[in-house]
Amino acid sequence: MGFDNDIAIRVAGLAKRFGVVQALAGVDFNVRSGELYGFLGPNGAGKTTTINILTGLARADAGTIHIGGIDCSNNPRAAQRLVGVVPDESNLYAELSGFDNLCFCAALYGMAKPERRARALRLLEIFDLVKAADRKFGTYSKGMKRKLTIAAGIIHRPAILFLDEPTTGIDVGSARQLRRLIAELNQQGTTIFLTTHYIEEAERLCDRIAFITGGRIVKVDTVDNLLQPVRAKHVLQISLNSDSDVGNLADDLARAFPGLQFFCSQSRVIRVEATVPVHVGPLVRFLEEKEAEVSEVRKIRPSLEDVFVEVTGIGADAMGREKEKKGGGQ
Ligand SMILES: Nc1ncnc2c1ncn2[C@@H]1O[C@H](COP(=O)(O)OP(=O)(O)OP(=O)(O)O)[C@@H](O)[C@H]1O
Repeated sequence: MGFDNDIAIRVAGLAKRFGVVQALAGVDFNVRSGELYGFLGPNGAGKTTTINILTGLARADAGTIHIGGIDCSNNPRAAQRLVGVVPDESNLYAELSGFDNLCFCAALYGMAKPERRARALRLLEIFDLVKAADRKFGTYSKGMKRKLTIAAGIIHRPAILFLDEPTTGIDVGSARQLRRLIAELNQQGTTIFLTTHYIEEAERLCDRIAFITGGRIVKVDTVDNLLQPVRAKHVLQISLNSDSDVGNLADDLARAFPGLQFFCSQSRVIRVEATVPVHVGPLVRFLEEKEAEVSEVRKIRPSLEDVFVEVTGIGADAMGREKEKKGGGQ
């Protein structure tokens, strides 16, 4: 579905404060019609707050939102009719079956009875939930619950879908299946706004990604453009056998090979970065002269993770750890 100017979501100057916490500190972005747009950021970055405001669940202190060209402050209902929402925690009824939950949601959207049932059955098929159709939602696994919640979010065929952390807290297989379904929905024309803290997920799924941290967007671009600066880099990872002092070794290496950069992000591992191809032999010989035993040297293909860490200063491992504490993980 196309919108005026081909912009599905237009957000300007969005701000929100909770007591002393400035959850959003002036957020601006546009999502194009048909785009799969990702908000990538750590815990507390402001992702859910943004989705809640865009979907009418919370009020902004400042800023303007247009959805499908409709000003949400003038005509929130018309704007909300264009969207489907999949919250990070399901809003479906534990006591109702999967099928009844879908029919109930369809009724809320004003769909006629025969259409509700047909659409619910079709979605149960697409999401591979036919066998569980008559079971109570409360008995579903986490992955099944997430799938049914997404099915409920698209039951009325919205032009724009908001997905808050769609694969957090579910197993690897279900997460992969969901990503495929999300990509298919997008290919069929649904504009998708998705939040995630999984860098790889954003890289695989999104057309454009906004890095959000501390309530601000610090960078936004296509995956290709974001990767441009790191693609030119040559990166090696040198693993050592013994508990050598990698910090000192990295300093020694930096003095001996001034054209290269050395980092030690984990024990026993030295990362080498350069703008030209790196010759491994001299590095290994240098380390062995220092009595450090090299167990492996690997070429690393720089990824979006490197860009994210460089732009935000937030370690990719820290993103995962924070979320796992909350009960997530992939
Ligand atoms: N209802 C609320 N009351 C008080 N503070 C809140 C409330 N909702 C969010 N916050 C705070 O606003 C900031 C942004 O939170 P938000 O939930 O938007 O982050 P997030 O990026 O979605 O993180 P997460 O991945 O944990 O959901 C955080 O500091 C959070 O503690």
